[in-house]
Amino acid sequence: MLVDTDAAAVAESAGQPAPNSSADTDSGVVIETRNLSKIYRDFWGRKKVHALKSLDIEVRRGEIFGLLGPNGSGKSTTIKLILGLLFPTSGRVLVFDKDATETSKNERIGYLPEESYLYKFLTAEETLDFYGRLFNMSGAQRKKRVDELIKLVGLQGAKHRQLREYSKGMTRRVGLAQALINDPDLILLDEPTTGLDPIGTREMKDLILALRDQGKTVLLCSHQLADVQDVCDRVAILHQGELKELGRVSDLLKVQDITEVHARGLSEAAKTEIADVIKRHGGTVESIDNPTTTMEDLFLNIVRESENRPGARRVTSESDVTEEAGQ
Ligand SMILES: Nc1ncnc2c1ncn2[C@@H]1O[C@H](COP(=O)(O)OP(=O)(O)OP(=O)(O)O)[C@@H](O)[C@H]1O
Repeated sequence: MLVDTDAAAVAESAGQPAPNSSADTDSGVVIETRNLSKIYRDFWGRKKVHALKSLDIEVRRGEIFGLLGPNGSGKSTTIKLILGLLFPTSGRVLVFDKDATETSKNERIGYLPEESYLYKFLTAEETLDFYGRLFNMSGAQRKKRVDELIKLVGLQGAKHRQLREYSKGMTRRVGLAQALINDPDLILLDEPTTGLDPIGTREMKDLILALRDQGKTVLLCSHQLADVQDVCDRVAILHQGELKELGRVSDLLKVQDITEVHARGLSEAAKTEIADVIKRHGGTVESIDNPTTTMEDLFLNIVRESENRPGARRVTSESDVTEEAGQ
């Protein structure tokens, strides 16, 4: 998958004006919910579910914002309110300083829903061409944009196959390409990494980060907390329709009373000395150990290595690790 960082060129081919920060709100706030509540009612108008309760959040231009919460906590309801697909019971949603119910603002929004609504009998190329038509793009603009997006999501080899033959991961990629067809300033992604293998997940995350580098604003919902931690600048955590936490990921995850020091090339004697210094200053040594990598990095390194050097790979046995640790 290639990540295209030339936002102006992409915008031009999408038939949109090049991204221009001055076109956004002066405050830099792209989405604002004010005291937002949603009550679903049944056919008789009786109150059924209080899905969202007085939600106040701001999503700022150029950030990746994560909306988290267990099933039924109100994430999809929030996205639908942002898109203007639902009306609030009380409170407001402003998007680009306009009321979310003003549908004209949706021209600047790309949306990847949790479930794919793509036509199974169209190819990837035909699908993207179809969505380009909905945005009134000319034939030449559509051709250029479709080629770019297919390359961007890494589907060049499968662009002539019908979507019914696609794997879950490939369908997710077409979904993302479709969400980007109009070169949107704001991208809403509902479970973007669902169904993707670790390589596809890494590529999706790199793509989301590249969108931010282009100055786009991304709001994503996900239950994949490791992915959220990797890409999001700020998160809001909902529970039963209420905002329970809001802040920068780096701040929220910081463990305040533990000090971390990373050093390379220390001898055993030096480590003992450091432990002594910590004790002398009244601290407690929790651990002096080698840091671990992530399962994602381990997996990706092994797959890349085996792509570069096909054939049998010597498996690191548990006894090797024990030996190295001197046990
Ligand atoms: N159309 C509807 N009519 C009635 N209740 C609804 C409707 N849509 C959602 N709800 C209820 O509103 C609450 C919030 O649902 P919502 O889909 O926003 O949650 P979510 O956080 O997106 O969940 P998930 O993680 O499962 O996608 C749930 O209790 C759900 O049952």
